[in-house]
Amino acid sequence: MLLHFTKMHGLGNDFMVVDLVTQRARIEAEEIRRLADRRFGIGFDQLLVVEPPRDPDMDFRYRIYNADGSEVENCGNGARCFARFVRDKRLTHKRQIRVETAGGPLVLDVHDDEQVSVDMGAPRFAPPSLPFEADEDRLRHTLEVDGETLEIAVASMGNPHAVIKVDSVDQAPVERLGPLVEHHPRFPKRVNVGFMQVVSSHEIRLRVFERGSGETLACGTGACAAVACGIRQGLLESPVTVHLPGGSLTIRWEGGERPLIMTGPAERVFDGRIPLR
Ligand SMILES: N[C@@H](CCC[C@H](N)C(=O)O)C(=O)O
Repeated sequence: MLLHFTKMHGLGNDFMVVDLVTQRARIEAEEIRRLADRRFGIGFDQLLVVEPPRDPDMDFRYRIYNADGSEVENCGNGARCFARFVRDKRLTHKRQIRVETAGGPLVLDVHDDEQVSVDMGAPRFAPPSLPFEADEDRLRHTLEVDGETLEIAVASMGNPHAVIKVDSVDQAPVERLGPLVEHHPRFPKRVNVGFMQVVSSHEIRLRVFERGSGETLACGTGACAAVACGIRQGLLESPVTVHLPGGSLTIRWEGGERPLIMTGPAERVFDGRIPLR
């Protein structure tokens, strides 16, 4: 069969987006890895799938798969592209769209200038919420990696994040430490690893080594996790501009159980059709 898809990106974090409301298909993990390949396939960091909701209070079910074929709980840049996609494809005319994800519900707001804000819910810091093996909830934990002791903060945005504060993201050992922290045995479901440079109380630079996809040009949930950890530690104040290699996001968080609000762009690149095996 020929599968219709749209290639999109949010600040260079790129996606294949598939409508399974009007098409029928089963896309297995091996097929996702083939499609994600940048030489033999379409090439993307995540596959985003639009499905009918299971909960009648929701507009859609939003499913997310990493380039390695694993299904994950949340994707922030993907959420903005999801909102743009369902409107462009006339699956809805709503400007406020409610979606269910494996990590919980999200509310997506499309603005007049086509920027999208996402209510990402409240961050969770308790180690079992990632999960992360630690005796207690702390602002910072130590992690032994390859003979080095790292200081990390942890947060769940539905999906798990470790945040490492660095002096400069340009010199940060993202390629070396990223995979080691991602697969560290204290993170039984693996983890996304953010390297955060604090520029001022309202501005950070961030690089993220994503679980299941490697370093990406931007990570929305990673930006939210870094800002949440920074505010919790008293290093940052809302709103925070997050500069990622692919561009910038604005993150607002008033603390506690209040939700993080992420605002940024969502771009369509092209539409295509590809045979499934
Ligand atoms: N690119 C993302 C996050 C995608 C999922 C992540 N790699 C995971 O495994 O949790 C974003 O923009 O949030």
